[in-house]
Amino acid sequence: MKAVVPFKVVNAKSRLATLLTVEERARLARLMLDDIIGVLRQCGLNVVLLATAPFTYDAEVVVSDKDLNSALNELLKAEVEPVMIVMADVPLITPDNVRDILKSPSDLVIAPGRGGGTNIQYIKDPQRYHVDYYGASFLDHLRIAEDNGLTVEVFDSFNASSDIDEAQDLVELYIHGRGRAAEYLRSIAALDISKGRVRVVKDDYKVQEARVPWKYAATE
Ligand SMILES: Nc1nc2c(ncn2[C@@H]2O[C@H](COP(=O)(O)OP(=O)(O)OP(=O)(O)O)[C@@H](O)[C@H]2O)c(=O)[nH]1
Ligand SMILES: C[C@H](OP(=O)(O)O)C(=O)O
Repeated sequence: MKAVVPFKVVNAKSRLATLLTVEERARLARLMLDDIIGVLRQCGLNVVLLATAPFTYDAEVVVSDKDLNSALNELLKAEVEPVMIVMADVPLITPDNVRDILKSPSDLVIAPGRGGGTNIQYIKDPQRYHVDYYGASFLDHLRIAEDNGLTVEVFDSFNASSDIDEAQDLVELYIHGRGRAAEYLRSIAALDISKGRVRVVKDDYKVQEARVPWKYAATE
């Protein structure tokens, strides 16, 4: 079965520019992609990378300069088998999460992202569905499923809901990440617990630092 992973090749994760340089963002985006693809492959899925520009990667790469929704819907139109769409910024997902999603009897499984977004969709019949990302896409996807008479399971998971859009989201990756993206983040940034909400900061800050116990952070 196919797992489609959309990936913005140039200027990925631009909202992280409040904390990370363009090189750091590119590296983090690439490592999150690697971690996610590794998980999908462990579950036996055939990964298709839907890239915005030519990109060399050890997977099937489809390049489309169309916007995210048009590119994905064009791809879905050509599919008759079930498809999973996984965003490239959900680095905490585990093989167990993916296997649980695959077990669902529903026509559509949606893993919401925080703030109204959609992180993962498992679409049993792509001919009866289309995607509409951006804005409160979770609600839009529920509506599209309802309009098409599809049964829906909302996948309730901390890992699957933790997408990395803004600097504050990096806290989850820093604390809970087990893959290479988390390892990289912990090598370039620190966890500041000095006041209020825990934050990920770069080392030029004066911080009261918290460390992740090595056993919890161990990469798989
Ligand atoms: N194929 C394709 N993928 C996209 C496009 N825009 C974003 N993506 C990917 O879709 C997923 C969700 O997008 P965002 O969370 O907005 O990620 P982003 O565009 O890298 O982040 P920002 O620049 O901060 O908006 C990520 O996996 C992106 O790499 C697009 O126009 N085409
Ligand atoms: C693509 C978009 O991602 P976000 O920027 O909300 O994580 C969405 O989930 O609709």
